[in-house]
Amino acid sequence: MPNEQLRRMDAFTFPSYSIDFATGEALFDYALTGPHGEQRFTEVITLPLPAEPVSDATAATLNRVLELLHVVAGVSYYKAAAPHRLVLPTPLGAAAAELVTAVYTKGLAEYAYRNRLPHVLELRPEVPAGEVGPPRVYDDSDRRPLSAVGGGKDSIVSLEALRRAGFDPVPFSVNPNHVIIAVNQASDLPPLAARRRIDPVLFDLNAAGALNGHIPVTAINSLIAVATAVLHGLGPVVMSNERSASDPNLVWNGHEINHQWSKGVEAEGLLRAALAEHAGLTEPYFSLLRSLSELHIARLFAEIERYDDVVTSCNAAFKLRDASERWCRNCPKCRFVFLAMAPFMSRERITHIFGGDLLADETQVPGYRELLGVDGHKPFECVGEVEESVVALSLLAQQEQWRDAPVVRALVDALPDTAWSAAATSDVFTPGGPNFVPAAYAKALTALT
Ligand SMILES: CC(=O)N[C@H]1[C@@H](OP(=O)(O)OP(=O)(O)OC[C@H]2O[C@@H](n3ccc(=O)[nH]c3=O)[C@H](O)[C@@H]2O)O[C@H](CO)[C@@H](O)[C@@H]1O[C@H](C)C(=O)N[C@@H](C)C(=O)N[C@@H](CCC(=O)O)C(=O)O
Ligand SMILES: Nc1ncnc2c1ncn2[C@@H]1O[C@H](COP(=O)(O)OP(=O)(O)OP(=O)(O)O)[C@@H](O)[C@H]1O
Repeated sequence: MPNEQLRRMDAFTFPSYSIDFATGEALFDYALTGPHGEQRFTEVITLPLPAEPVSDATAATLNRVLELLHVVAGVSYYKAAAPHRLVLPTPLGAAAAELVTAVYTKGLAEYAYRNRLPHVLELRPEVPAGEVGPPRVYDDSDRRPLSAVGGGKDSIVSLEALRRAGFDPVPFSVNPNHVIIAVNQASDLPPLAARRRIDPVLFDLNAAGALNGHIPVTAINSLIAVATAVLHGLGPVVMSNERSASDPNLVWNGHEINHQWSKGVEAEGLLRAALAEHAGLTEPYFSLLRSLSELHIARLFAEIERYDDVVTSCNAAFKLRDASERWCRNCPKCRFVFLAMAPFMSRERITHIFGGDLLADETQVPGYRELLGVDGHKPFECVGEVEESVVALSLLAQQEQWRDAPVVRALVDALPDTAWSAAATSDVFTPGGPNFVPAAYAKALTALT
């Protein structure tokens, strides 16, 4: 479909979805429609099937979760044209409608900002009139948790915390690549996996110049995880989203632009409320690491050595095409995670984990200056706050093994005195901020320390 036609699309709709309980395959249909025709898409999500046949009650709860997933996963296709109308397929309650609105506005905020599409930030879905029948109540709170594994340090910390506190977690991933498979193997815990296939038509449209950009992928992965937990009679989905994920990168046209919006605490609360209202789940989903800074999580990670050969936080390793093998060692996330881990482990160990020493490489200095707030704004990546980077640097500057590393020296010289005094009074190692961790799980993190 030519690009001009795509740009004249005026509505995004959700024609149908279905699930085949013999295969676990769910089909989600979408359409961009306009005066000159429509562009259809189908996303395929294959859930792992349990050994036992699926009961009617489970199927009913699962269908409610899939109704939410159908609408949320539409963001990937909506963004090819950004029409002004978002026409939902079925009536929704207030909490579910609020989640959908936020996913398409706040979740697409970086995309709207980069493409200069302010109307996306004001989008309001058209919700068909009608009552939503009450869901069956599914009390999952005391069942085994499903622990989402993304291959990086954060989900490893959660998995180990849950295991050591006796919660018997089930590792779960969407489209596990070789990194995630290796992390699961290192854990020695039998994992579950779901498959997600984005309609290849989207990639053709992208290649032809369709609108494109970042999407709130964690909201999609989270709902796939919840669907899997329901199907397998498991308990809450445990995420590893940290405190700083809630902080925006910048403000544009009066709206906060946050690359990590769907990892933030607002998204967590909206998802929990929508799942309770629409699917009757009493304890569907929470982030165990919510009250911790990235630096604090890095310190906890340093206590765990069994994943050193496999842990990979670099996003380049998770691209759908042309992925890097492990750490690319030249992106904001690699730089930040190296800086955050370095104070808590030997130089030899961290060099082994990353396959190189970033603080010995002076070409990294400009990137580190951004992380430290000396130049530009917080990069559009999953990196911690400027304050966390400054605290990490101040810890390195006090250590013999690091203080003469070329990058450490250059950065120490670049920082103003005020930054050091802020670092000295920082609360980055004090858990804080709102969280949804259930009381029974609150002790899990202490199992690591
Ligand atoms: C791996 C990665 O960082 N990808 C981002 C990158 O996309 P790229 O084209 O370089 O590679 P692919 O990920 O293979 O994507 C190919 C195209 O497919 C589109 N797409 C992908 C997944 C999806 O669910 N829907 C899609 O439409 C994508 O837009 C590409 O056109 O740049 C993109 C544009 O900025 C990003 O959107 C890609 O991000 C992925 C969706 C992704 O999985 N990223 C996570 C590693 C990530 O950024 N996580 C955030 C949390 C964000 C959140 O709110 O959930 C984080 O960790 O901070
Ligand atoms: N493929 C995936 N399947 C399931 N959950 C995922 C997947 N990728 C990421 N997640 C989850 O999404 C959340 C955010 O991912 P993120 O990449 O920030 O975390 P991570 O991989 O655990 O750690 P790091 O921040 O070090 O990369 C985490 O809870 C993570 O477990």
